[in-house]
Amino acid sequence: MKLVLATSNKGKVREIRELCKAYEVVPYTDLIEAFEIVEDADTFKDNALIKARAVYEALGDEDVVVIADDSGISVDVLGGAPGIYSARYAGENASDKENLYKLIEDIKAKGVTSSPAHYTAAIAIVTKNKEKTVHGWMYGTAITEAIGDGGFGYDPMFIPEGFDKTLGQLDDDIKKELSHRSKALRLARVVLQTL
Ligand SMILES: O=c1[nH]c(=O)c2ncn([C@@H]3O[C@H](COP(=O)(O)OP(=O)(O)OP(=O)(O)O)[C@@H](O)[C@H]3O)c2[nH]1
Ligand SMILES: [Mg+2]
Repeated sequence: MKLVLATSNKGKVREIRELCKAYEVVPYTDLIEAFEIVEDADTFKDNALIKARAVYEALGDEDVVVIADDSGISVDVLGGAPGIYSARYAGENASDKENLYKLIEDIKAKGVTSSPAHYTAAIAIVTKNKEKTVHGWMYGTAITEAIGDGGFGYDPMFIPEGFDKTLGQLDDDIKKELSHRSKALRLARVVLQTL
């Protein structure tokens, strides 16, 4: 089965391909031109549905299976920010690096050098007659330093529970095993088997 990914984030495409090896995983931008999707819902779940539905409609092929991922990091000392705003924390077209350094500065401004934090991933699956969503979470600590260059986004400042290194330093296989995205995709694979 072919899965079309409703994302323009290369880090997500890489990880989802690794985690769904039984499927042919194709970013929608390989099939049609990229277009802007306004993610204006107030939950990860609803934003994932917005992206998956938009790409399903745009493809115009009723037999296609579309998957979208909406995800982000929530930091306790910041009251759960940036959460659903993680991609645009430092501004509308901010880079991963700009978002990362803003988060570090905002945690420092609270007078601490670390805080409990977690990642959330919502995955939406949209087909001709079904819409399903699943979630996954990864808990750990956000620190006020960026260490390592593995993963993407905020990974260099996130230490998963049970480890003493950031996701930027740890082997890709560790993130593959315990990430929010891998947990959500494990459930998504169960849903895919029922299609
Ligand atoms: O270090 C990270 N490791 C992760 O595993 C991870 N998962 C999500 N994020 C961050 O959360 C936002 C997602 O926003 P998002 O879901 O809107 O995606 P996006 O806008 O990048 O692409 P798209 O899928 O919407 O096209 C982005 O800032 C990501 O950097 C992560 N950061
Ligand atoms: Mg986005």
